[in-house]
Amino acid sequence: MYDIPFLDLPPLQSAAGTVSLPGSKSISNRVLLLAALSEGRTTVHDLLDSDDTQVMLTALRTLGCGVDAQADGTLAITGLSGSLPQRSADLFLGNAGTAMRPLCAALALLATQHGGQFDLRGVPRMHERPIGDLVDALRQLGCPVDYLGNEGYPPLRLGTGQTGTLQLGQPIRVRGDVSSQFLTALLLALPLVASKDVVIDVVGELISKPYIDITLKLLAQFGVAVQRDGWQRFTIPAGSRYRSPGDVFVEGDASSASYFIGLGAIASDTGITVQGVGLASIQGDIRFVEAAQAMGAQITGGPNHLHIRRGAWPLKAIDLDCNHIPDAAMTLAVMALYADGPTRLRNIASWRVKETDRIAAMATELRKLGATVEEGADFIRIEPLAAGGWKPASIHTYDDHRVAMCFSLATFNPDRVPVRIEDPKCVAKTFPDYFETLFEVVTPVAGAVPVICIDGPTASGKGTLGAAVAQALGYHLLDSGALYRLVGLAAERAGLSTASEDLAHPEHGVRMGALAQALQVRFDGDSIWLDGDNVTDALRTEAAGMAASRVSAVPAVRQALLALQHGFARLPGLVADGRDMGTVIFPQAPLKVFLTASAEQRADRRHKQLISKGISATLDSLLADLKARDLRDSTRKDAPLKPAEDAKLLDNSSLDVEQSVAQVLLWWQGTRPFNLQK
Ligand SMILES: Nc1ncnc2c1ncn2[C@@H]1O[C@H](COP(=O)(O)OP(=O)(O)O)[C@@H](O)[C@H]1O
Ligand SMILES: Nc1ccn([C@H]2C[C@H](O)[C@@H](COP(=O)(O)OP(=O)(O)O)O2)c(=O)n1
Repeated sequence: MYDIPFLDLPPLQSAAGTVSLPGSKSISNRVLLLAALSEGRTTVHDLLDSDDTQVMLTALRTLGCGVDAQADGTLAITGLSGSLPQRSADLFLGNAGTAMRPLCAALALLATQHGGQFDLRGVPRMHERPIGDLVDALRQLGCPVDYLGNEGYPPLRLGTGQTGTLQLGQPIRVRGDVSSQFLTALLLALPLVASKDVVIDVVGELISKPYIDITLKLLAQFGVAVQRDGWQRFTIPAGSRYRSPGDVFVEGDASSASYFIGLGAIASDTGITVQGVGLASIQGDIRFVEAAQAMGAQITGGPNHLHIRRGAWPLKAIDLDCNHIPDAAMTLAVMALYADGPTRLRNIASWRVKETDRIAAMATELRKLGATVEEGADFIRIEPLAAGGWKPASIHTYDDHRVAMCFSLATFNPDRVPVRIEDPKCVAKTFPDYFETLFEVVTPVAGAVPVICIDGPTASGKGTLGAAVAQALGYHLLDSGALYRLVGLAAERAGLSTASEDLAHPEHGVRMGALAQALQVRFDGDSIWLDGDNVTDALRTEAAGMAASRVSAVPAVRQALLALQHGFARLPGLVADGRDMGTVIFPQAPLKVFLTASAEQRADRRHKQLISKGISATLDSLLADLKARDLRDSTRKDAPLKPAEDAKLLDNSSLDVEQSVAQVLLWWQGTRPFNLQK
């Protein structure tokens, strides 16, 4: 997951490969609640690990449920079997509608039946998401529910601590035209108290019917067969009881599949395979497949996979009632930019009460890209963007995972402009590794992966600065000096001399080049492995630095390490530190920094650094070594240490690390084309 303020996506050109989807959020949270309410122990396979499932699990633990993570990655839930071991609790449910609504209904009924009191709250946005229709239904049932903030919205207090009588004789009326989650909540909760047949009547046209279908299918799996008359009346039979089915498998998230279906439709001639969800999925959003086909995608699939290829290009514009795929339909709004005419997505009023007002959010952000967009109470109309019309945009994501994910598809624009995704970690709600997964199956436009070069003499702080800048931007890091250090170490191990006079012999240089070419090295986080040995500490000694400086003057060694270094330039970007990053290895880099500090300062820093690691050293010998190294590195014939012509000079003698990092990030922002309007 990218836990950084923004993630810049370079322009992309094509996609191919296979992705595995995380578990469905809707199924995960329903299964967790059903397992918690059941008799017996349920083993849940392929559960989604995300913010929304975490808040549900925390709530269930607080309520006294057994929740045990198993060694095989499954989760064992020991159900409450209709009892209520904890009679009161204050539950924080984040921004998870799939936790707030069903827990509200279940706990209101249990609190009334057993005499309990529960407070439910969430993040500020959760307190703006309506819940009044569900509360009205619960009050009809005789459940005491109080609003602790604004009327009609969480936070809520359920129950009084006293038992009460439930009114189950009359049909319970609930509105179905704002959110289907209210009906789902009642359907999940009422089997707990169905001493007689309990009837639910839906008032208004029920939206998002496929989600009700998921609820009914999962209820059946847990032993409760609800009778359905059309989409207006649902009856929970007297004596219904939740029983664990033992093992439950959570399907991959069909809404998450939409980004990769869109990706295949836009950018894959060979195809994208999506694993974890198939054409017969119980999730309504699987019908996004039909919408994508209508736009021109070629899609085939089996029970547990989909395969998507680009068909029509440009995509075909559509005019679609999206009531059946409210969440996935946001992806269509970005695909519409690549269509052959205006696309209209209708019947999407529910977008306005989701994680954010999604109609307003999509319209605002699509306009930033240059699109002409019309929005209404329950529709959005998007005109395609022609080549020449795309603007580099910084996409605000409104703490809404779907906004962040769907706008990644704007990176295939013909104008080759990058797209900035603000607050990329909001994808943690349903797909924490979304961007990592995307990067595995896309190919950037040639030369588009951004590189920041940091060159300079020893102990100027390149490594420290480079690591901090890479961290801030979510970029990869190349410590090119480590490669030369590795060559020095490998030579020593192979019994090859690294003395300058030996290296000056052409045959010895060739041998050294061959050794560099055959280097068996693995970078694993902060650790570096050579031929299966962890050499991280051995590389950092002064002796290794000196040997590196000597072998680095051999042209065959530099040549051998060229391709290896270029290979580090991977999505989403690279920070490379060394001596010739800006001059030789990445001459096209948009930002090159040449970092210096006085020799005395640098010797002092290195001294402190070594002492802190328990390595003894004297300041005088360090200063002498450092000057010798500076001289050799900057006077050698091949790729000498010197600033690139377009490098920014940064003397950090009187700057601390944070100040240096801030300066480089400021320079970096200056090279980015984003219009930073909100
Ligand atoms: N701007 C700075 N001000 C003070 N100390 C710094 C600064 N940058 C780095 N250092 C310290 O100097 C030492 C050497 O830095 P390092 O990043 O290893 O240098 P290099 O990679 O250029 O050899 C480290 O202990 C680091 O914390
Ligand atoms: N891009 C590079 C990086 C390092 N070298 C050589 C020259 C340096 O003295 C050695 C060791 O580099 P390294 O960056 O690890 O050394 P410091 O951390 O700056 O002390 O390798 C190089 O020639 N080209």
